[in-house]
Amino acid sequence: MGLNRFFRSFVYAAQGIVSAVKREQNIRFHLLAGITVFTAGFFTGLSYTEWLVVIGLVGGMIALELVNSAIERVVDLASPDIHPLAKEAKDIAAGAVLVFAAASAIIGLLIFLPKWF
Ligand SMILES: Nc1ncnc2c1ncn2[C@@H]1O[C@H](COP(=O)(O)OP(=O)(O)OP(=O)(O)O)[C@@H](O)[C@H]1O
Repeated sequence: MGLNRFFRSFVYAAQGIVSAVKREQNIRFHLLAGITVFTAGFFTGLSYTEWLVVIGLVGGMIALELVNSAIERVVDLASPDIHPLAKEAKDIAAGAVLVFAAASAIIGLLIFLPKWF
């Protein structure tokens, strides 16, 4: 892959992120949550390992939301009409986001709560 092509793939990825942030309220929410967690981590004082975990969870959460948005678009394209499989695909993708969000929230509480109380 040439450098030009490599750079272009970055531009396409950035365009994807921008369009998802513009259209998806959930992604904006998770971005705000991520900024809040980073700010809280900065003022609370986290260890190197805790920062690795927090960055991994916030990045993973936003990446998963982006994949979920991509799946929603592909489903809408493939099945503009109501179809049980379209519902299943969207609901499973949303379920994946929920599982990761719940695990992230629990891990976040386990990291932050002992430092606060
Ligand atoms: N083509 C479809 N066929 C059947 N069920 C669908 C279809 N599109 C969405 N649904 C279902 O309708 C419910 C509401 O979905 P949701 O609120 O996410 O709307 P959406 O149209 O999928 O999303 P968005 O508003 O972000 O485009 C979900 O259970 C979803 O799976």
